[in-house]
Amino acid sequence: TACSSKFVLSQMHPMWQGPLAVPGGDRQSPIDIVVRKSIFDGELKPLVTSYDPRTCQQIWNNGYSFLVEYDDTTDKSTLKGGPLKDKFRLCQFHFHWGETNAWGSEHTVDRKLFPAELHLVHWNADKYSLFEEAVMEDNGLAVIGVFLKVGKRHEGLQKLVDALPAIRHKDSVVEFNRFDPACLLPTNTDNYWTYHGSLTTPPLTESVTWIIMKQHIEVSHDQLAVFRSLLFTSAEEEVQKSMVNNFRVQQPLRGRAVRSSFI
Ligand SMILES: NS(=O)(=O)c1c(F)c(F)c(-n2cc(CC3CCCCC3)nn2)c(F)c1F
Ligand SMILES: [Zn+2]
Repeated sequence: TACSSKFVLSQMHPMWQGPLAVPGGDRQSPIDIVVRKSIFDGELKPLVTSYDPRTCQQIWNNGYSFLVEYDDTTDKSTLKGGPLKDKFRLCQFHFHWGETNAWGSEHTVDRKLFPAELHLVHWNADKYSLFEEAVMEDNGLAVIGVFLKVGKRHEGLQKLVDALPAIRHKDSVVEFNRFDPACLLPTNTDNYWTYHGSLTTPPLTESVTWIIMKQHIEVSHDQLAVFRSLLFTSAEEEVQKSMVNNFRVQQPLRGRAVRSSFI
């Protein structure tokens, strides 16, 4: 056909008002990880994270999720190793969750749904000079995904939970410092799956090396309930909509390989 890149009508979650047709579209996220089809790759190294809590700047409600943003103008908070060849800088982390504990994660493992999923977003500082630039490039981003399960209270998460009432509405921001995102990683970060995909929110660009942790973390029912007290809507809007089910529908694998760092 005349057009140079395939366009595919990706079935969008009603809330993502982003572009319906995504250029290319053969490496979209999220996906279901079929464990028995994942391929062990002995070349995959352990992840090396080095986060400086002092680079934590603010927490804000962007109308899709709440983002904890880090100062990414230096190499103070970085990710390397794993499947990555370059050094990536942490720019933000955020979560996706459901209206009940029965669902909420974006990725699934053999179709198993988790109540929520944490994403730590990093960009390739060896190749690009800004996050906004890296978002558009095929090896621009690396996102660590961690599944959340309901169980015992997560002490490290509580500081974050306590800040949420101050950012109930869309576009609200509060200063937030000295938060170490390493406390949200599972004890074992050597076991993960990795595949090439996309952002799961607009602009949905196919620039992400996904690193999905096999081991989940536990948070309490009450901590997760506070996530659901956030709103999609800004203070001015008449009808307030609670921020729940902020996950994208799963996308076709299109022949991609999912590699595992463990047998
Ligand atoms: N679920 S995900 O795939 O881990 C995920 C991500 F990887 C992201 F990068 C973002 N993201 C979106 C913007 C706006 C930028 C505004 C300027 C242009 C680029 C996007 N900032 N960070 C995001 F919101 C998200 F949910
Ligand atoms: Zn996300």
